[in-house]
Amino acid sequence: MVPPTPISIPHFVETQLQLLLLEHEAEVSSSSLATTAASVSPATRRTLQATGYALTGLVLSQCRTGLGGRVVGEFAPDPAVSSGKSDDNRASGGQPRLGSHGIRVGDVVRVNDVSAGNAKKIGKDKGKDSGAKDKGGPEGVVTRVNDKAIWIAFGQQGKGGGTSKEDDEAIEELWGKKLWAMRQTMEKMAKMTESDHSHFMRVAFGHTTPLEPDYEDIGAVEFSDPTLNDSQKDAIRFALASKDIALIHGPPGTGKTHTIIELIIQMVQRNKRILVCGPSNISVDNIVERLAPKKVPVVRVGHPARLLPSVLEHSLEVLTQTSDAASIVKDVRKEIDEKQASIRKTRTGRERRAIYDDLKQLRKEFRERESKCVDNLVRESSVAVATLHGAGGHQLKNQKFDVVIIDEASQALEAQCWIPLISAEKVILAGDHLQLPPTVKSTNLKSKQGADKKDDGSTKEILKGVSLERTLFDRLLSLHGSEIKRMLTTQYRMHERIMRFPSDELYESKLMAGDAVKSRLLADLPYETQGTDDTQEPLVFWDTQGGDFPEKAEDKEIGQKEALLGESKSNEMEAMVVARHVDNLVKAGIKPEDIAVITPYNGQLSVLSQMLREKYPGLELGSVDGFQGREKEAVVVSLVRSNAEHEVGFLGEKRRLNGKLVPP
Ligand SMILES: Nc1ncnc2c1ncn2[C@@H]1O[C@H](COP(=O)(O)OP(=O)(O)OP(=O)(O)O)[C@@H](O)[C@H]1O
Repeated sequence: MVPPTPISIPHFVETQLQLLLLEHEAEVSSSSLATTAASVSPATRRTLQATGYALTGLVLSQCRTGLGGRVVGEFAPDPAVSSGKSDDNRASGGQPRLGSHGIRVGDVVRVNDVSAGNAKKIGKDKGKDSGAKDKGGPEGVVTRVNDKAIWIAFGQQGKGGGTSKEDDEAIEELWGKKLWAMRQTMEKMAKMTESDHSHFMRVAFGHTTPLEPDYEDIGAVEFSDPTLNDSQKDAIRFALASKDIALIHGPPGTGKTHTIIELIIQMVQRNKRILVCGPSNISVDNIVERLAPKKVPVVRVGHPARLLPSVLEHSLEVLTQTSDAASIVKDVRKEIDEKQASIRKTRTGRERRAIYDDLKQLRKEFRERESKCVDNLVRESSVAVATLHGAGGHQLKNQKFDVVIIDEASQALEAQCWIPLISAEKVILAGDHLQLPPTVKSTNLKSKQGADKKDDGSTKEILKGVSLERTLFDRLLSLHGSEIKRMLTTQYRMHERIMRFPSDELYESKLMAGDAVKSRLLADLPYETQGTDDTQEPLVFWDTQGGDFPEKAEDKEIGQKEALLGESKSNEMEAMVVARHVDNLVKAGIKPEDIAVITPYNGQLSVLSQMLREKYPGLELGSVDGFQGREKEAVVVSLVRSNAEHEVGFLGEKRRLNGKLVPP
C-alpha cells in the first residue's frame, strides 16, 4: 500500500473547532428566524408550516408526567383559529386537524408563544433545571405526532438543582447538545499527546497504513441469514477480518443495514463487544428493532422520549428502573422519598438540617448505585446501541468495546464520529459517500462572516479548502484508497431502468437489480390497478421545455418568507403537471399513501402543498433532501428549474439526484 500523506491531528482539531463555531453561529441565526414564525402574516405562516419550519395556531390541550419524570404536553390546533378562516386547520370530524408540517418524532422543537397563558404554563412546568430561556419558549422533544395533535416531552420534573453545573449546562444548551458533544470531543483530542493516539487514530490521519485483514483468524463464517447475496457476504468477511478499519459502501437499497445485522451476529458469536452508533435516533432504533428478534443481548442508550416505542424494552434508562439489577437502586430511592416526606413533620431547624445531611448522603449513594447498575447492564449486553452524540454520555464512560460500528456514516459530520471513535480500536463504517452529505447550515455563512472575522486572518487560512461536509467515510477513502472498502452491489428497491441512471453516473455501472424488483411495475402492485401508460412504464418524463413553464423566484413582496426560505424557486405550471400526474396515478388505482411527491425547492413544496395536501391527505409531500433513504411505490419529482440560461443551480450536484427514484 502506498503510504498516505499524514494529516496533523492538532491542525485537524483546530479546523474542526473553527468550523463548529461557525456552525453554531449559523444555528443561532436560523433559530431566531424560526422564533419569529409566530408573529408573521397568515400567508407566510401557511408557507412556513407547509415547508416544515413551524406549526402555528396551537394550544396546549393536555399535560401529564411521562417516563423518567418528564412533562409531556399535548398540543392541538386552537379551535378558535381552526374554525375561522384558516384553510389549513379546518375542522374535520369535530376535532380540528393540524396543518401540513415537517415535524417528526425525535425532533427537538421550541414552543413559542402558543398563546400567552399556555406558553407560560409550559415554561413553568419545565422549571429552572432545564434552563428555559427568556428569548423563546421551552424546548422539548417530539414524542408522538398524529394528524390532530403533537406531543412534546420537556425536561425532568423536580430533578433538584445542581447549582455548580448550571453555567456549563447553560452553555451546553446554547450550543445545542450535538454541537456541544462534538466540541468537547475535539477539545479532548486537542489535549492528547502523540503517545495517547490509538492505532486507529494514527490510521485515520495517515500516520500509518491499515493492517492487512486476517482471514485465518476469523475461521469459517457460517451465515445465519441464508438470503445474503455474495457482495454482502464478502463485506461481512472483510469487516470481520479487518484489524482496524473497514468501510461498507452501500448504494441505495443494497441492504447496508441488513448486512450490519449479520455482521453484529457474527461478531457476538466471536465474543466481541460492540458499540453501534448512527447519526439519528431513527437509524439506530432500526438496528435495535432488527437485532432484538435475533436474540442478541442489546441495550439502547438514550433519552427514552426519543426512542421508538418498540425499542423501549431495551432502553438503558428504562432497564435501570425496572430490571432485577435495579432493585438496589430502588431501595435508596424509596428511602430518599421517605426522608423527603419526613421534613414536613420536623419542628426545629436542627432536625431539618440533619435530614438534609442524610438526604445529601443518600443522593450520593443513589448516584453511585445507579452508575454501578448502569455499568452492569451495559456490561451484560454484547451490543450497546446509541446515537453518535449519545455515545459521549456518562453511561458509556467506563465501557470498553472491541469494535465500533457506525451506520449511515456518510450522513454524519466527522467531529460527530469521533465521539465514539476517540478510544476505538477497530472501526466499521457503513455508508455511501455518493449520496448527500449531512446538512450543514454554515456553508453559506462561512465566506460572509466567519472566515473574515479574526483580525489576523488566521481563521481564513485554517479553513481554506475544508468544510464540515467532508465526512470521515469520504476522507478515509481518499486517504487509503478502495482497498479498505467493500461495495454492496445488488439493490432491492428500484426497477432496473430506474437504477440505470445512478448506476452509470455514480457507481461505475456496478449496480444490479434484485430479482424481485428488477421488472416490477406499478401495475403489479398487490391490489387492483389499471394498466395505463403511467403504471406500465417504470419511468415517465413530462417535458416542460419551450418557455411555457417558467420558473420563478419567491414573491418579492413577502420579505420575511423570502428570508426564511432562502432563495427558493417555484414553478406553478410544473406543479399543475405534477398534480395532473398524481390524479392520473390515483385514477389508475394507486393509493395516495403509496405516492410521494418530492422537490428540491421549498418554494415549490409550498405551491405543491397548497394544490395537493387537502385533496390527498395520505400523499407524502417532501423535500428531496429530506426524503433520502426512504421509499415509496411511486415517486413524482418536480425539478422546477426552467430558464433560457439553462441554469440548474444546486441541482447540478449529482448526489442530490441519486437514490430518489424508487420502485417500481
Ligand atoms: N440479500 C437480500 N435479499 C433480499 N432482499 C434484501 C437483501 N438484502 C437486503 N434486502 C432488502 O433490501 C431492502 C433494503 O435493505 P436495507 O434497509 O438493509 O438497505 P439499506 O442499504 O440500509 O437502505 P438505505 O438505502 O436506506 O441505506 C430491504 O427491503 C431488505 O429487506
